[in-house]
Amino acid sequence: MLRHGLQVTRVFCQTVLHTVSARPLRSAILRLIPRTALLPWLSSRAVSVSEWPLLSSPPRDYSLPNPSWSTEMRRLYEYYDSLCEKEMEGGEKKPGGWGRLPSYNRTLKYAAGGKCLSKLLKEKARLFTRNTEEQGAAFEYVVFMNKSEKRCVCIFQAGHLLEGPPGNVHGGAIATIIDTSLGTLAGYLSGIVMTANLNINYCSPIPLGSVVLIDSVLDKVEGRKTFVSCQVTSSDGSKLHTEATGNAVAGLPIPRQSQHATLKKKMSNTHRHLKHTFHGRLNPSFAYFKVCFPC
Ligand SMILES: CCCCCCCCCCCCCCCC(=O)SCCNC(=O)CCNC(=O)[C@H](O)C(C)(C)COP(=O)(O)OP(=O)(O)OC[C@H]1O[C@@H](n2cnc3c(N)ncnc32)[C@H](O)[C@@H]1OP(=O)(O)O
Repeated sequence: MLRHGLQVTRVFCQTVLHTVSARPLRSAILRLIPRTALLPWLSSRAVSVSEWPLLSSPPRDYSLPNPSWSTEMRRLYEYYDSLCEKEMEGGEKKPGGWGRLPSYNRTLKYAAGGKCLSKLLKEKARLFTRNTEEQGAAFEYVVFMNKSEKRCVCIFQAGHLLEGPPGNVHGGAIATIIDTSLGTLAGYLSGIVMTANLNINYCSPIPLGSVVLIDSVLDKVEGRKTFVSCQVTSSDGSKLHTEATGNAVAGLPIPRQSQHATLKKKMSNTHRHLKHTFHGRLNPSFAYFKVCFPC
Protein backbone atom coordinates (compact mmCIF):
# COMPACT_ATOMS: atom_id res chain seq x y z
CA MET A 1 0.00 0.00 0.00
CA LEU A 2 2.75 2.43 1.10
CA ARG A 3 4.83 1.41 -1.89
CA HIS A 4 1.92 2.00 -4.21
CA GLY A 5 1.30 5.42 -2.65
CA LEU A 6 4.91 6.41 -3.10
CA GLN A 7 4.86 5.30 -6.71
CA VAL A 8 1.75 7.37 -7.44
CA THR A 9 3.37 10.42 -5.79
CA ARG A 10 6.52 9.94 -7.82
CA VAL A 11 4.65 9.63 -11.11
CA PHE A 12 2.62 12.73 -10.20
CA CYS A 13 5.77 14.75 -9.42
CA GLN A 14 7.47 13.60 -12.63
CA THR A 15 4.41 14.51 -14.69
CA VAL A 16 4.23 17.96 -13.11
CA LEU A 17 7.93 18.62 -13.70
CA HIS A 18 7.77 17.40 -17.28
CA THR A 19 4.59 19.17 -18.24
CA VAL A 20 5.66 22.40 -16.60
CA SER A 21 8.18 23.06 -19.29
CA ALA A 22 8.12 26.82 -18.97
CA ARG A 23 11.43 27.47 -17.32
CA PRO A 24 10.54 30.40 -15.07
CA LEU A 25 7.55 28.54 -13.65
CA ARG A 26 9.54 25.36 -13.10
CA SER A 27 12.36 27.30 -11.42
CA ALA A 28 9.82 29.07 -9.21
CA ILE A 29 8.34 25.74 -8.09
CA LEU A 30 11.78 24.32 -7.38
CA ARG A 31 12.84 27.38 -5.45
CA LEU A 32 9.88 26.81 -3.13
CA ILE A 33 11.37 23.48 -2.07
CA PRO A 34 14.14 24.10 0.46
CA ARG A 35 17.39 22.43 -0.56
CA THR A 36 17.81 20.82 2.83
CA ALA A 37 14.50 18.99 2.35
CA LEU A 38 16.01 17.33 -0.69
CA LEU A 39 19.24 16.25 0.93
CA PRO A 40 18.23 12.67 1.84
CA TRP A 41 16.80 12.16 -1.64
CA LEU A 42 19.92 13.52 -3.27
CA SER A 43 22.40 11.66 -1.11
CA SER A 44 20.62 8.38 -1.86
CA ARG A 45 21.48 9.07 -5.50
CA ALA A 46 25.03 10.24 -4.86
CA VAL A 47 24.28 13.65 -6.41
CA SER A 48 25.48 16.79 -4.68
CA VAL A 49 23.04 19.64 -4.20
CA SER A 50 25.16 21.99 -6.28
CA GLU A 51 25.14 19.51 -9.17
CA TRP A 52 21.37 19.26 -9.34
CA PRO A 53 20.74 20.88 -12.71
CA LEU A 54 17.16 21.97 -12.14
CA LEU A 55 18.02 24.31 -9.29
CA SER A 56 18.93 27.75 -10.45
CA SER A 57 22.62 27.34 -9.68
CA PRO A 58 25.23 28.83 -12.02
CA PRO A 59 26.75 26.46 -14.59
CA ARG A 60 29.70 24.41 -13.37
CA ASP A 61 33.06 25.99 -14.04
CA TYR A 62 35.24 23.03 -15.04
CA SER A 63 38.48 24.98 -14.71
CA LEU A 64 38.28 25.14 -10.92
CA PRO A 65 40.20 22.61 -8.78
CA ASN A 66 38.47 19.32 -8.06
CA PRO A 67 39.49 16.28 -5.98
CA SER A 68 41.02 14.50 -8.99
CA TRP A 69 43.71 17.14 -9.36
CA SER A 70 47.16 15.97 -8.37
CA THR A 71 49.35 17.93 -5.96
CA GLU A 72 51.39 19.18 -8.92
CA MET A 73 48.29 20.36 -10.77
CA ARG A 74 47.12 22.23 -7.68
CA ARG A 75 50.56 23.74 -7.10
CA LEU A 76 50.67 25.11 -10.63
CA TYR A 77 47.07 26.34 -10.39
CA GLU A 78 47.86 28.19 -7.17
CA TYR A 79 51.02 29.67 -8.68
CA TYR A 80 49.22 31.13 -11.72
CA ASP A 81 46.21 32.07 -9.65
CA SER A 82 48.50 34.12 -7.41
CA LEU A 83 49.59 36.09 -10.49
CA CYS A 84 46.02 36.95 -11.43
CA GLU A 85 44.50 40.38 -11.15
CA LYS A 86 42.42 40.46 -8.01
CA GLU A 87 40.31 43.01 -6.26
CA MET A 88 41.99 44.14 -3.05
CA GLU A 89 40.43 45.83 -0.07
CA GLY A 90 39.26 49.32 -1.01
CA GLY A 91 38.30 48.22 -4.52
CA GLU A 92 41.81 48.53 -5.97
CA LYS A 93 43.05 45.85 -8.30
CA LYS A 94 46.25 43.96 -7.67
CA PRO A 95 48.02 44.17 -11.03
CA GLY A 96 49.21 40.85 -12.37
CA GLY A 97 48.36 40.72 -16.04
CA TRP A 98 47.01 37.21 -15.74
CA GLY A 99 43.43 36.01 -15.64
CA ARG A 100 41.93 32.56 -15.29
CA LEU A 101 39.49 31.63 -18.04
CA PRO A 102 36.35 29.93 -16.79
CA SER A 103 35.29 26.86 -18.75
CA TYR A 104 31.87 25.32 -19.31
CA ASN A 105 30.71 22.19 -21.04
CA ARG A 106 27.98 23.77 -23.13
CA THR A 107 28.03 26.44 -25.76
CA LEU A 108 25.69 25.12 -28.41
CA LYS A 109 22.54 26.03 -26.60
CA TYR A 110 23.43 29.63 -27.35
CA ALA A 111 23.67 29.01 -31.08
CA ALA A 112 21.15 30.52 -33.39
CA GLY A 113 22.63 29.15 -36.57
CA GLY A 114 23.61 25.62 -37.51
CA LYS A 115 21.49 24.39 -40.39
CA CYS A 116 22.17 20.72 -39.63
CA LEU A 117 21.45 20.88 -35.95
CA SER A 118 18.27 19.30 -34.77
CA LYS A 119 16.84 20.55 -31.50
CA LEU A 120 17.80 17.27 -29.86
CA LEU A 121 21.38 17.52 -31.06
CA LYS A 122 21.63 21.11 -29.81
CA GLU A 123 20.41 20.08 -26.39
CA LYS A 124 22.81 17.16 -26.13
CA ALA A 125 25.86 18.88 -27.55
CA ARG A 126 28.81 19.23 -25.19
CA LEU A 127 32.24 20.76 -25.58
CA PHE A 128 34.49 17.84 -26.53
CA THR A 129 37.07 18.45 -23.82
CA ARG A 130 34.43 18.79 -21.10
CA ASN A 131 32.10 15.95 -22.00
CA THR A 132 32.53 13.68 -19.00
CA GLU A 133 31.30 14.33 -15.50
CA GLU A 134 33.79 11.80 -14.11
CA GLN A 135 36.41 14.03 -12.58
CA GLY A 136 39.97 13.25 -13.63
CA ALA A 137 38.93 10.74 -16.31
CA ALA A 138 39.84 12.73 -19.39
CA PHE A 139 40.86 16.35 -19.91
CA GLU A 140 41.49 18.19 -16.65
CA TYR A 141 42.78 21.61 -17.56
CA VAL A 142 42.72 25.26 -16.77
CA VAL A 143 43.82 28.15 -19.00
CA PHE A 144 45.44 31.31 -17.64
CA MET A 145 45.59 34.21 -20.08
CA ASN A 146 48.03 37.09 -20.12
CA LYS A 147 46.54 39.68 -22.43
CA SER A 148 49.44 42.14 -22.35
CA GLU A 149 51.97 39.41 -23.18
CA LYS A 150 49.51 37.90 -25.72
CA ARG A 151 50.21 34.55 -24.18
CA CYS A 152 48.35 31.82 -22.34
CA VAL A 153 49.37 28.87 -20.20
CA CYS A 154 47.24 25.76 -20.02
CA ILE A 155 47.85 23.37 -17.13
CA PHE A 156 46.76 19.94 -18.31
CA GLN A 157 46.40 16.66 -16.45
CA ALA A 158 45.70 13.67 -18.69
CA GLY A 159 43.20 11.11 -17.38
CA HIS A 160 42.88 7.39 -18.01
CA LEU A 161 40.41 7.74 -20.89
CA LEU A 162 43.08 9.43 -23.00
CA GLU A 163 45.40 6.46 -23.39
CA GLY A 164 47.05 5.91 -26.75
CA PRO A 165 50.28 3.92 -26.63
CA PRO A 166 50.20 1.86 -23.39
CA GLY A 167 50.67 4.19 -20.44
CA ASN A 168 50.92 7.30 -22.57
CA VAL A 169 48.56 9.94 -23.88
CA HIS A 170 46.97 9.51 -27.33
CA GLY A 171 48.37 11.83 -30.01
CA GLY A 172 44.83 12.93 -30.91
CA ALA A 173 44.18 13.91 -27.31
CA ILE A 174 47.39 15.94 -27.30
CA ALA A 175 46.29 17.60 -30.56
CA THR A 176 42.93 18.37 -28.95
CA ILE A 177 44.37 20.13 -25.93
CA ILE A 178 46.83 22.00 -28.16
CA ASP A 179 43.99 23.11 -30.47
CA THR A 180 42.03 24.19 -27.41
CA SER A 181 44.92 26.26 -26.06
CA LEU A 182 45.85 27.82 -29.39
CA GLY A 183 42.18 28.33 -30.35
CA THR A 184 41.46 29.97 -27.01
CA LEU A 185 44.43 32.34 -27.37
CA ALA A 186 43.60 33.24 -30.97
CA GLY A 187 39.92 33.64 -30.10
CA TYR A 188 40.71 35.80 -27.11
CA LEU A 189 42.89 38.10 -29.20
CA SER A 190 41.00 38.12 -32.50
CA GLY A 191 37.36 37.32 -31.72
CA ILE A 192 35.51 34.50 -33.43
CA VAL A 193 38.05 32.21 -35.16
CA MET A 194 38.35 28.75 -36.68
CA THR A 195 41.54 26.73 -36.74
CA ALA A 196 42.58 26.57 -40.39
CA ASN A 197 45.94 24.92 -39.92
CA LEU A 198 47.69 23.02 -37.13
CA ASN A 199 51.19 21.51 -37.30
CA ILE A 200 52.39 19.29 -34.50
CA ASN A 201 55.75 17.72 -33.71
CA TYR A 202 55.54 15.00 -31.08
CA CYS A 203 58.96 15.00 -29.41
CA SER A 204 58.48 12.72 -26.39
CA PRO A 205 55.50 10.78 -25.01
CA ILE A 206 53.35 12.23 -22.24
CA PRO A 207 52.78 9.69 -19.46
CA LEU A 208 49.14 9.16 -18.55
CA GLY A 209 48.25 10.95 -15.31
CA SER A 210 51.08 13.42 -15.58
CA VAL A 211 50.71 17.20 -15.58
CA VAL A 212 52.09 19.25 -18.44
CA LEU A 213 52.18 22.93 -19.34
CA ILE A 214 51.07 24.21 -22.72
CA ASP A 215 52.63 27.62 -23.19
CA SER A 216 51.05 29.38 -26.17
CA VAL A 217 52.10 32.69 -27.71
CA LEU A 218 50.95 34.95 -30.50
CA ASP A 219 53.41 34.98 -33.39
CA LYS A 220 51.71 37.45 -35.73
CA VAL A 221 48.41 38.66 -37.09
CA GLU A 222 48.07 39.03 -40.87
CA GLY A 223 44.69 40.28 -41.98
CA ARG A 224 42.15 37.67 -40.87
CA LYS A 225 44.87 35.16 -39.93
CA THR A 226 46.17 34.81 -36.38
CA PHE A 227 49.38 32.79 -36.16
CA VAL A 228 50.03 31.15 -32.82
CA SER A 229 52.46 28.56 -31.50
CA CYS A 230 53.02 26.54 -28.37
CA GLN A 231 55.30 24.21 -26.51
CA VAL A 232 54.11 21.37 -24.33
CA THR A 233 56.58 20.70 -21.54
CA SER A 234 56.77 18.75 -18.32
CA SER A 235 55.47 20.72 -15.36
CA ASP A 236 58.99 21.81 -14.32
CA GLY A 237 59.78 22.83 -17.91
CA SER A 238 62.75 20.45 -18.16
CA LYS A 239 61.34 18.17 -20.85
CA LEU A 240 59.85 19.12 -24.21
CA HIS A 241 56.97 16.81 -25.14
CA THR A 242 55.38 18.53 -28.10
CA GLU A 243 55.58 21.71 -30.13
CA ALA A 244 53.01 23.12 -32.49
CA THR A 245 52.13 26.04 -34.70
CA GLY A 246 48.67 27.04 -35.80
CA ASN A 247 46.78 29.51 -37.93
CA ALA A 248 43.28 30.58 -37.00
CA VAL A 249 41.08 32.53 -39.40
CA ALA A 250 38.79 35.21 -38.04
CA GLY A 251 35.71 36.88 -39.45
CA LEU A 252 33.26 34.01 -39.41
CA PRO A 253 29.62 34.60 -40.23
CA ILE A 254 28.02 36.71 -37.53
CA PRO A 255 24.34 36.04 -36.78
CA ARG A 256 21.84 38.53 -38.19
CA GLN A 257 20.78 41.44 -36.00
CA SER A 258 17.51 39.83 -34.87
CA GLN A 259 19.29 36.60 -33.95
CA HIS A 260 21.94 38.61 -32.20
CA ALA A 261 19.43 40.12 -29.80
CA THR A 262 18.01 36.69 -28.90
CA LEU A 263 21.47 35.29 -28.46
CA LYS A 264 22.54 38.09 -26.18
CA LYS A 265 19.55 37.36 -23.98
CA LYS A 266 20.10 33.60 -23.98
CA MET A 267 23.78 33.66 -23.11
CA SER A 268 23.26 35.92 -20.11
CA ASN A 269 24.44 33.37 -17.52
CA THR A 270 27.71 32.43 -19.16
CA HIS A 271 28.39 35.91 -20.36
CA ARG A 272 27.75 37.54 -17.00
CA HIS A 273 30.20 35.13 -15.41
CA LEU A 274 32.85 35.66 -18.07
CA LYS A 275 32.37 39.43 -17.95
CA HIS A 276 32.78 39.40 -14.21
CA THR A 277 35.97 37.38 -14.47
CA PHE A 278 37.53 39.65 -17.04
CA HIS A 279 36.34 42.92 -15.59
CA GLY A 280 34.27 43.72 -18.65
CA ARG A 281 37.11 43.26 -21.13
CA LEU A 282 35.41 40.37 -22.85
CA ASN A 283 34.26 40.38 -26.43
CA PRO A 284 30.65 39.22 -26.03
CA SER A 285 30.74 37.40 -29.34
CA PHE A 286 33.47 35.12 -28.05
CA ALA A 287 31.23 33.04 -25.88
CA TYR A 288 29.53 31.64 -28.93
CA PHE A 289 32.37 31.54 -31.41
CA LYS A 290 32.63 27.83 -30.90
CA VAL A 291 29.08 27.38 -32.10
CA CYS A 292 29.30 29.29 -35.33
CA PHE A 293 30.86 26.39 -37.24
CA PRO A 294 29.36 25.97 -40.68
CA CYS A 295 27.99 22.46 -41.07
C1 LIG B 1 37.42 34.99 -23.65
C2 LIG B 1 37.70 33.57 -23.34
C3 LIG B 1 36.45 32.74 -23.26
C4 LIG B 1 36.77 31.30 -23.27
C5 LIG B 1 35.63 30.53 -23.93
C6 LIG B 1 36.14 29.22 -24.26
C7 LIG B 1 35.28 28.61 -25.33
C8 LIG B 1 35.80 27.23 -25.65
C9 LIG B 1 37.17 27.29 -26.24
C10 LIG B 1 37.40 26.09 -27.00
C11 LIG B 1 38.46 26.41 -28.01
C12 LIG B 1 38.37 25.33 -29.01
C13 LIG B 1 39.06 25.81 -30.25
C14 LIG B 1 38.82 24.68 -31.25
C15 LIG B 1 39.06 25.28 -32.57
C16 LIG B 1 38.58 24.23 -33.64
O1 LIG B 1 38.64 23.11 -33.32
S1 LIG B 1 38.03 24.86 -35.02
C17 LIG B 1 37.47 23.36 -35.81
C18 LIG B 1 38.40 22.86 -36.82
N1 LIG B 1 38.49 23.78 -37.89
C19 LIG B 1 37.60 23.74 -38.90
O2 LIG B 1 36.69 22.96 -38.97
C20 LIG B 1 37.83 24.79 -39.97
C21 LIG B 1 37.29 24.35 -41.31
N2 LIG B 1 37.68 25.33 -42.30
C22 LIG B 1 36.90 26.41 -42.54
O3 LIG B 1 35.81 26.55 -42.00
C23 LIG B 1 37.43 27.43 -43.50
O4 LIG B 1 38.36 26.83 -44.33
C24 LIG B 1 38.10 28.62 -42.75
C25 LIG B 1 39.24 28.17 -41.87
C26 LIG B 1 37.04 29.35 -41.92
C27 LIG B 1 38.67 29.60 -43.78
O5 LIG B 1 37.67 29.77 -44.78
P1 LIG B 1 37.33 31.23 -45.38
O6 LIG B 1 36.73 32.09 -44.33
O7 LIG B 1 36.57 31.04 -46.64
O8 LIG B 1 38.76 31.81 -45.63
P2 LIG B 1 39.58 31.88 -47.01
O9 LIG B 1 39.16 33.12 -47.71
O10 LIG B 1 39.57 30.59 -47.75
O11 LIG B 1 41.05 32.07 -46.40
C28 LIG B 1 41.37 33.15 -45.57
C29 LIG B 1 42.86 33.13 -45.35
O12 LIG B 1 43.20 31.95 -44.60
C30 LIG B 1 44.12 31.13 -45.33
N3 LIG B 1 43.77 29.75 -45.12
C31 LIG B 1 42.59 29.16 -45.30
N4 LIG B 1 42.66 27.85 -45.01
C32 LIG B 1 43.93 27.62 -44.68
C33 LIG B 1 44.64 26.46 -44.31
N5 LIG B 1 44.04 25.29 -44.21
N6 LIG B 1 45.93 26.58 -44.00
C34 LIG B 1 46.56 27.77 -44.06
N7 LIG B 1 45.94 28.90 -44.42
C35 LIG B 1 44.66 28.83 -44.74
C36 LIG B 1 43.91 31.52 -46.80
O13 LIG B 1 45.07 31.29 -47.54
C37 LIG B 1 43.59 32.99 -46.70
O14 LIG B 1 44.78 33.72 -46.55
P3 LIG B 1 44.92 35.16 -47.32
O15 LIG B 1 44.61 34.92 -48.73
O16 LIG B 1 43.89 36.05 -46.66
O17 LIG B 1 46.33 35.58 -47.04
